[in-house]
Amino acid sequence: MPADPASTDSVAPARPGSETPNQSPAKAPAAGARPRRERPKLVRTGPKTAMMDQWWSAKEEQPEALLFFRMGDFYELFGDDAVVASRELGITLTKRDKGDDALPMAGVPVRSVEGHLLRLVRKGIKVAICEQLTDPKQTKGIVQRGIVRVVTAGTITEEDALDARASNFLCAVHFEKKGAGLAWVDVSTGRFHVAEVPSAGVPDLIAQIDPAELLLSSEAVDRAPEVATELYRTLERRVTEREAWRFDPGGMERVLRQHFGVQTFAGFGVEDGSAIVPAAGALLEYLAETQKSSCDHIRRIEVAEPSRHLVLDRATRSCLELVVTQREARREGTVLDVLDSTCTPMGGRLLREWLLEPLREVEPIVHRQQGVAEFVAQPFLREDVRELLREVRDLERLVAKISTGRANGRDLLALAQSTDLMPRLLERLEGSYSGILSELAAAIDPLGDLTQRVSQTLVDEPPPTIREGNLIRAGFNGELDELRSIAGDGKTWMAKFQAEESERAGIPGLKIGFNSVFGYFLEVPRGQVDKVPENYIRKQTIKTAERYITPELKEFEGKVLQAEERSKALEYELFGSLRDELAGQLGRVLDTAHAVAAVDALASLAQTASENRYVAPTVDDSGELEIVEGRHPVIELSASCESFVPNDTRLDTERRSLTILTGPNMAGKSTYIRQTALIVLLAQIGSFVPADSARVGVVDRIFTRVGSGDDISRGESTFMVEMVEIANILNNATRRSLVVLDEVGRGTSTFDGLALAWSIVEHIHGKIGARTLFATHYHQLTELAQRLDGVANLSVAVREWGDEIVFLHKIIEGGTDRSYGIHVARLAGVPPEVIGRARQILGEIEGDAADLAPRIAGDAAGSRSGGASRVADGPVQLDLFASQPSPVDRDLRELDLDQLSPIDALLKLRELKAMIGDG
Ligand SMILES: Nc1ncnc2c1ncn2[C@@H]1O[C@H](COP(=O)(O)OP(=O)(O)OP(=O)(O)O)[C@@H](O)[C@H]1O
Repeated sequence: MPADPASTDSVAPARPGSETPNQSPAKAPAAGARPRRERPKLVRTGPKTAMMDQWWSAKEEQPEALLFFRMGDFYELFGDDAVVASRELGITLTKRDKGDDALPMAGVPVRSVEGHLLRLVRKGIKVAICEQLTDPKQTKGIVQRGIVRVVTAGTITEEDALDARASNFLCAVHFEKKGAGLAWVDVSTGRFHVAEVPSAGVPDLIAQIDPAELLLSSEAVDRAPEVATELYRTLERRVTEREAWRFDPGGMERVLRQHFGVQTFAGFGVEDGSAIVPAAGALLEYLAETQKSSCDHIRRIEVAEPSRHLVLDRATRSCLELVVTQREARREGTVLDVLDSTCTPMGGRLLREWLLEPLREVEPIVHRQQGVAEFVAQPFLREDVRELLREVRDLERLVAKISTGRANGRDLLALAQSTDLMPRLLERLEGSYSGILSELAAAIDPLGDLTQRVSQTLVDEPPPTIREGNLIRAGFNGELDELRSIAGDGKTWMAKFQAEESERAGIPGLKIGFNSVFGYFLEVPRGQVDKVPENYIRKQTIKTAERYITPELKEFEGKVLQAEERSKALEYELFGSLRDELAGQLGRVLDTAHAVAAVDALASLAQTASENRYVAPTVDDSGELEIVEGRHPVIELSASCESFVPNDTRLDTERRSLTILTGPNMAGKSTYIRQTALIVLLAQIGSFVPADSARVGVVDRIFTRVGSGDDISRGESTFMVEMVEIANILNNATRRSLVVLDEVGRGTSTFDGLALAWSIVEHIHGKIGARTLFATHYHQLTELAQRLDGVANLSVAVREWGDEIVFLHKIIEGGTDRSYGIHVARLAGVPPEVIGRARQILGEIEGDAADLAPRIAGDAAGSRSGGASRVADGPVQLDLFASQPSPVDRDLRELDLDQLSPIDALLKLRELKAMIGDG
């Protein structure tokens, strides 16, 4: 580590009794608890030195952040910060100084800081970057330092830390009586969205946005207790709590007006006084506070209309494994993984967005689908377009870099190389017949002026730095050419001077060299120093030679160095004005980038459709869902599936709204119901679907409750989670929804589970009317089909060979009257004696349970005639073994009290007590 001018300082900012600010990322409070984080109190302790004064000042500015304090090639952390960093990053903790002043210290090299930042912010830990603001070489005394940026999960822009194919959203929510305002931005691209929704709709929208960081006012828990608590619970460390005044409507309105330079937000489609305004303002304020640089790339407000999108709650997204797998949280094996063959990062991000926000209205769905259809029908057009797109760089993130002043020559060149492709892309799209492709073509700007401006200005291979020259093309600027020629001529002059001096003095080994201490010098080998002319001034002795300067050499050196310095400065200036000029045109680039992303996403859907034999579904407003030979898009491609068995689905709000699917474990029930949900979802993003044909009457929400989601990590019982999700479905599903339920009630006792499942089916059928697939082990539920109109039974075909069963994965009409759990247990290797005993027990209890369904059904029918559709409160026996009378019961029943003497009665009582193990 290079020595800082003050590196000899010894300091000990130990904070006895003080809080440890950095170890307190937002924690999920217990349900109902009011989350609170105290602002850490700092007490300056330890020796006072200039450098530690700087450290303390920076720390006081950002007490909640880990302070990365720049010292040469390292960021150093001190005190508690060092302890936290060492624990979280696994870096070595050392000590600065000894004895009482010993101070924990840890450091990370500047060149590998990105990975460390990402690891910290993902854990909800903020990092403040404190840079050296003056050049240590040119500074007498201590270098100046200051915080240049605060990095959080939602504001990180380091390229290596971000997934190129996913947006990284920072989100803010503001609750008011009338509803909630949300604003979310991807700082790396500048896309800024807002929405206003009823408070209860916030969790679903947040699940859709999936923010890396959420800003919540400290008052949120008072204003919307349930929703805010739910947000703290689900987002945990991603929540950053902010003081309530930072969401003050008046102040935030001013912030917004100032940023967007408008008097009213009506032009953006946001009403003045809307709950959106405080949320959006708070978001911009947070950016200003953390970024400390221009946020000019945020130029537009995009108003999201959740009501125009199909709602997917957190559980549904997770069950359907849309963008991450449930078990390993990976992208491989997800629907997105199958669907995404986009060529640009922007296209990848947009496709992901489409998948998480399917549409709800027929017209825009069909509009998109027509674009996919055109690319499917025209494979050559598709390939030509995709070939061009493969060369297009991430225009959105380049734009953000340019407008925030972070772009270098390579970035500008990447921009120009991408914009250079636009005329050719336009040419390809020119004759498009679908509405959407024609519109997108119209939105693409050829941007020829920008391409030309950059390529005329910059060299073909600019360096990564912008202050060291070699950026600007020769011939672009007369003054620069002149300065360069002086510097270049200087080199020729020196070569000539070296030859002349060597000859004049008769020293063949004379050479010109350069060092940073005294600049250019003449070096004479030790053996020839006696020939050195009188005008040489000796500067340095080294082992093999002596070094000299001459007035003539120094005079020329001045000119050359000056020209070099001046030319570097001029290049920097010219580069800066190019960057500013481009920054003024970035709106055009962004519009084009959005259109290019959409073309890419449509072509990608077409590519997947062609490769995997998808068809265009008919999408309409009917209440029908008819899929012929549907397939699961992911499982059909998985290596473990030898040949996928396609299956039909038929649901219809009027005549067949609910289907009960029974069948053994492992038969393919979950696969079938998920595939149905996915086909609907794909149809509603405008995609083709994996089936021979499909007709999809649009749905407003898809609800799934599939399998026992593993929420143990969140400290809740699986059954509780299941019931919370069921409650959500029963409270929010409508007649237009699609409900997909698997094994509801599995997490509790058999009869509890069966009773709940039965009652849930009745409720969905009688009160909601949503198209529903209900997969279950409780074959007793098949009874419902006989009793309720519009309920049908399906089962998964199984072939039995003696004791063996073969799964055919074929869904057939009709229910099954038995389950195969014991067979599956045998297949799984459960020991034969356990299997044998289980068979015996099953034989004994099956008889007792046989009349269960008619009993529940009978009772339910009775209660229905009374108006309600529910399971009996009364006589249904809830314990599986209770129907077997106990020996005590039996003895008591057989006792004839008339024949019993008092002494016999006492003896019998003793006997009965002994039977129950008492006395
Ligand atoms: N239609 C199909 N064609 C081919 N293989 C299938 C099909 N459906 C399912 N499978 C295979 O069978 C396996 C089990 O399927 P799935 O998990 O859907 O069964 P399940 O009936 O829901 O079982 P459980 O009740 O135990 O959860 C899957 O992993 C898949 O490999």
